[in-house]
Amino acid sequence: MTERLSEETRGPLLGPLFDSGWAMVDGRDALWKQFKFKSFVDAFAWMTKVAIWAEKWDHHPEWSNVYNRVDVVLTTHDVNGLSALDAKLARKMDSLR
Ligand SMILES: C[C@H](O)[C@H](O)[C@H]1CNC2=NC(N)=NC(=O)C2=N1
Repeated sequence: MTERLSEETRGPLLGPLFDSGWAMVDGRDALWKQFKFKSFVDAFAWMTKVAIWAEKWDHHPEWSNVYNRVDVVLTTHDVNGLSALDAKLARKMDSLR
C-alpha cells in the first residue's frame, strides 16, 4: 500500500535528496531536479535505463527532455503527493546518472 509521506519520514528520506540537488516543486507536493548530460544520446540512454526501473516499480516520472537536459518531477498520483516510491526512484535516477 502506497501512502503519502508522513512528517516524520520526510526528513530522513528527503534530506539526502535535497543535498544531491532535488528540490520541492512550488505549490505541489512533488520533487524536481534537472539532469544534464554530455549529449542527447547520453540523456536518452539514461532515460531508457530509468524507464526500465519505473516500469518494474509501476512508478512513472513526469519528465521532459531537450537535447542534453532532462527535467524531472516526481510525485505519486495515487496519493496526490510524495510517497516512499518517489524517494526510491529519485535515488535510482541519481545512481544511474
Ligand atoms: C494503475 C497503476 O498502477 C497506477 O496508475 C500507477 C502507475 N504509475 C504511477 N506513477 C506515479 N508517479 N504515480 C502513481 O500514482 C502511479 N500509479
